[in-house]
Amino acid sequence: MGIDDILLHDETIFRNMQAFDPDYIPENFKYRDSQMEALAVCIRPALMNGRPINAVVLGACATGKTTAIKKLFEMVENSSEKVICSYINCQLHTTRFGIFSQIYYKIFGYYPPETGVPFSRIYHDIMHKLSTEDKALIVALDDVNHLFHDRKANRIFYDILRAYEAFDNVRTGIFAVLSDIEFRYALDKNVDSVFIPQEIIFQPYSYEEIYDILKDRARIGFYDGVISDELIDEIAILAFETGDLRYGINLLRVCGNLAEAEASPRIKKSHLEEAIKDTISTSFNDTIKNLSKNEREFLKIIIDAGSENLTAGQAYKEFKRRTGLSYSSFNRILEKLEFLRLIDTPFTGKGRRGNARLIIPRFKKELDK
Ligand SMILES: Nc1ncnc2c1ncn2[C@@H]1O[C@H](COP(=O)(O)OP(=O)(O)OP(=O)(O)O)[C@@H](O)[C@H]1O
Repeated sequence: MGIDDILLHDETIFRNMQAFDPDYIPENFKYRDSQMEALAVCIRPALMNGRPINAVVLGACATGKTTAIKKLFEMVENSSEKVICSYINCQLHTTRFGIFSQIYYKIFGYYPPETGVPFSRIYHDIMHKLSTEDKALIVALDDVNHLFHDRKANRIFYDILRAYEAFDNVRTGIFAVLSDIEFRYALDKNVDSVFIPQEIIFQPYSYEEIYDILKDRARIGFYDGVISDELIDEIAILAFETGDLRYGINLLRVCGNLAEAEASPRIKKSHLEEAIKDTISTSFNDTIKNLSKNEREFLKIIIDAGSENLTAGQAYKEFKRRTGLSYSSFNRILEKLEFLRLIDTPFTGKGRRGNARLIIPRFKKELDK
């Protein structure tokens, strides 16, 4: 089959390609009723002229936290004008200005100018509007751990939650979303008593739940008969073993693309085998290939540590010995590798000021030997 055929072949096995997109919101959202109810309980007072209840939303990656919040926010906004719900991804918006710009956009429908207007003006406009129109504000800060550097989180939490001191009747709340239990302790250290939250836990899905969710997604995304239950079962096992439902959804999409590129009306076992190779290794290898010499040296230090997990302090000592570089270079690399999801750096709660961090690889150490 030539390239023309691949590009122009107009038969498709996808009923709805978007069903596999990362931001797709499934209509059928099962197994999260109790968490949705707990979130609704937190929002309820705001609908009745009270203050919303603050919450920490805690659960591993791909356990449905973002989806639950987005669905609930949509329901609230469809049923009441009294509450403004602002969802913010703190991996993308990491500054005080960036976060309040998002809130501003939600309230006014356009962004504040990026220069020439002081932060206090933007803040005032937001709170003044809420106060005069008697609307409550709930801000969901997803992946809030990205605000933990320089005590930024405390400042932002304070700005949002203490607004009522300067503006009459302003009623505000925060849903802080975290995907790692380690960050739960870090949150307390980073945000003082201004934030006393309810905890809402999203437990990992069982194998059966993952299978059911993937089967449902395949039904929406593919035409009938394109993928067999046996293949969905294999994908569900892989997703369950890695603890990552998102990996399972990705595999469905990649398998579909491979089958389609071959003009095969069905997904075969060979497509899944190829998809598994592609989905893990190409992304990993590409990332590694693009790292600088010093960034690779950093990863080698982690690999050389064998089964022991390093603290950031130990890693820095070794990094300095090998490269002669400063702590700030070390720290920049650490942040970059974390951003690329090659490492996790949970706080241990130990060390001076309780902010010692561990460096935990997210890749298998043998992989790179
Ligand atoms: N109960 C469910 N039913 C259907 N799809 C689900 C369910 N839970 C999660 N998903 C799907 O899994 C993917 C990840 O979900 P989501 O982004 O809500 O998880 P998360 O907990 O916010 O993850 P992260 O912490 O990595 O941001 C999405 O594609 C979502 O549609």
